Amino acid sequence: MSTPVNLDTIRLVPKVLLHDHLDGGLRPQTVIDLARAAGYAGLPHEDADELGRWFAAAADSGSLERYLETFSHTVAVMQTAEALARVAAECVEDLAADGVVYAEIRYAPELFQEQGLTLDRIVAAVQDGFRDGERRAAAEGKRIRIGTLLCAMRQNARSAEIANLAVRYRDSEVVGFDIAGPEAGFPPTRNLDAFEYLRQQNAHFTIHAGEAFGLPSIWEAIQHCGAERLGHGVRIVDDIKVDEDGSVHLGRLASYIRDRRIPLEMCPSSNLQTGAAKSIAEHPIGLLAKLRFRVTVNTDNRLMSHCSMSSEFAALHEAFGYGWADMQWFAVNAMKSAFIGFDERLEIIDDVIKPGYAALLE
Ligand SMILES: O=c1[nH]cnc2c1ncn2[C@H]1C[C@H](O)[C@@H](CO)O1
Ligand SMILES: [Zn+2]
Repeated sequence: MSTPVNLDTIRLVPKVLLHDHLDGGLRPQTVIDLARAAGYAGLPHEDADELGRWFAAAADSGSLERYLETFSHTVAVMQTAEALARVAAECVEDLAADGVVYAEIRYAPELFQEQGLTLDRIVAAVQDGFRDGERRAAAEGKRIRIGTLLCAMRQNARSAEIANLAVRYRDSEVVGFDIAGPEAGFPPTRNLDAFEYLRQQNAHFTIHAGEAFGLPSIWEAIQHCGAERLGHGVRIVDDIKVDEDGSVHLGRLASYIRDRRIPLEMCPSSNLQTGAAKSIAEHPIGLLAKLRFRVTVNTDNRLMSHCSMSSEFAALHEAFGYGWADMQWFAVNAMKSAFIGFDERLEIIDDVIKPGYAALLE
């Protein structure tokens, strides 16, 4: 008899996460503890359950700009090395408990300098926290590896500096770079010098594109900036036409992205909140997966979007009927698209992912 697909069983299979923001994944109780320690009086609630609900409701705003406003609270309580290390370690524990075996976690170091931390101190504190979290997970019998992506914020002008930081820490598990923040009005081409530098250094980067803004943003990210992956990329459906008889026509950009196997870091729940999709059932992930784009499933912000990798898959199972074979396909897609070395990716696919699904697929 096949194992039923539900939240509890999904939590047990190996999952791979490429798009998750450190400052979007704090435990509500940790936000409260850190706010007290920092003397931050701006939280809307002092009770963890109420605060968790507040984040999800406030982020459920219909616009990326308003979604991003909720980060002022998490960023405010992450201004010391101790706070950053705690948040990083707990992030790893939470992902491991959810059955994630490999994750790339991203954050913008430039946001954590309000009390004078240097960029190097920030990166060192977060890396210490991640290693600590990996050890704690291992002590619980859970194997998980974390790679870090450093983000520069679109609205600031520090991308060259942050790209340089990412390259300097590439041998300490910083595996890549990203551009985040409000999309409209801040095209990725404002950061061309950073992308050029990264390419010269043989370094990896992804770009948030095609979330709040459409095809021009995706086109710039891929063809001007040279992004290897797309953060979200949902609006690529604007370049796909499905006729009434079901025949499908891809435009040149959509064809290019599918032909080149460019990974799409899709985050369904987050997209509902920012207005990039109306419902999970209508989310472009269904069409894109059917057309065999290199689709991956991600959380974006577990606190604001009130989700986990398992809850995202449970919602997709409900909407599209995805089963274990589909989940393995998503996990392998994500692992193929990770920014660590080919041999390391292959090892996780062969030694962790495939054995994890084998019994379910018999
Ligand atoms: O989905 C997103 N789009 C653009 N920017 C985002 C998204 N989620 C989080 N961010 C921003 C807010 C964080 O402070 C920053 C770095 O993690 O990235
Ligand atoms: Zn994001």
